[in-house]
Amino acid sequence: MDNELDRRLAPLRARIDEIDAALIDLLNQRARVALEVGEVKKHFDAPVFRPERERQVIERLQRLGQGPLANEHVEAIWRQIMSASRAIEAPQAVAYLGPEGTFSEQAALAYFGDATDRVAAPSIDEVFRAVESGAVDFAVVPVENSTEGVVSRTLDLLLRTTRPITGEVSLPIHHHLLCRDAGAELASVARVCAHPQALAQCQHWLSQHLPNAERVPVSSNAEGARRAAIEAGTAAIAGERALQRYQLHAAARMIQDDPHNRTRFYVLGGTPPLSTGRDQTSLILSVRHEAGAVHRMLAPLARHGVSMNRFESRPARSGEWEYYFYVDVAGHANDQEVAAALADLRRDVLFFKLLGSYPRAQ
Ligand SMILES: O=C(O)C(=O)C[C@]1(C(=O)O)C=C[C@@H](O)C=C1
Repeated sequence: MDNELDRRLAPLRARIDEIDAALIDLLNQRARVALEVGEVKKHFDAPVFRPERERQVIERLQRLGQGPLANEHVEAIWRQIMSASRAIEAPQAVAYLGPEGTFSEQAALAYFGDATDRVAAPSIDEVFRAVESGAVDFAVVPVENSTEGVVSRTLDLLLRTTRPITGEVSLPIHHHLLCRDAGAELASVARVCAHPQALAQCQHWLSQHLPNAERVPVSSNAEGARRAAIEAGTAAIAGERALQRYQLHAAARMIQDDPHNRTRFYVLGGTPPLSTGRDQTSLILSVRHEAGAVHRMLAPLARHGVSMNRFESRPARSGEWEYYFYVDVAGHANDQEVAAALADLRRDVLFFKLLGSYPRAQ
């Protein structure tokens, strides 16, 4: 049987080897061009990372592709290829909310690929500080989860940051129940360690399948995974990245109550990207606390036909009932109608901050 299998596989593998040889040659040709691009950019002091160009490259290839590679695989492959190009042009670093194995790290990987240095920071404040101080080139911060709502610390820090939002990542959040031993029975799980948000996102599953296990909130899912790796009877709730990092085994997969659970992240730092035709612009606004003010605040958007993708309010903490409004609109600040709407908005509101325009997450 094995001989027959080998006999059938051998010629197919020979073809794959041949194609790989051609690919490595082409990839190195591409990398040599990236080196030249790097030289030109250095001469003009131009940014290495150009997300709008990367979007163009990926979308063109998705149009050219005839399958069976799915669009998301084309994207993942070229994300890595261009990540390597960037590393060849000039090494870059990105800070994320650590420790290693968090969904923030997964988001940083998805956006920048493997070849960007990743720096784990202990808190969202430290992630912002790292990019503000220039210790890293970029930061990835969580903004909102489809089940749990906004990450208020991120919203508060966006108010003060001097760095632009230059990108967005929307990551499906798939939680697994992770244990130290392969084939562990659910009955052997005495406690489940995870970040309170992950415990909340899996509460129905836990009640159904582990009604007697203690639920232990910890500082991050990765911390839960670290404990599960060394403690008998302890399981963690975490994602694929933590599973790999802590060499755990999934006793159950996809245990989040909402199968469509996603978290959105912003990428901060770098140079504001140019318009791609599928962009989003993020703003913070504030108006006088009086009847009809919010309605009037948004009128310029309607007047110029700009649609709103998101609207969030946060207390201004001034002691009075004043609010900051976090607004995402469709389009780039340089697009004609958005530019006109922003000019009107800026004139009418008490406070206006343009956080950035960037390609929308796929
Ligand atoms: O076109 C550029 O500006 C490049 O640097 C090349 C390249 C690529 O590999 O295609 C690499 C990095 C940029 O973010 C965009 C594209």
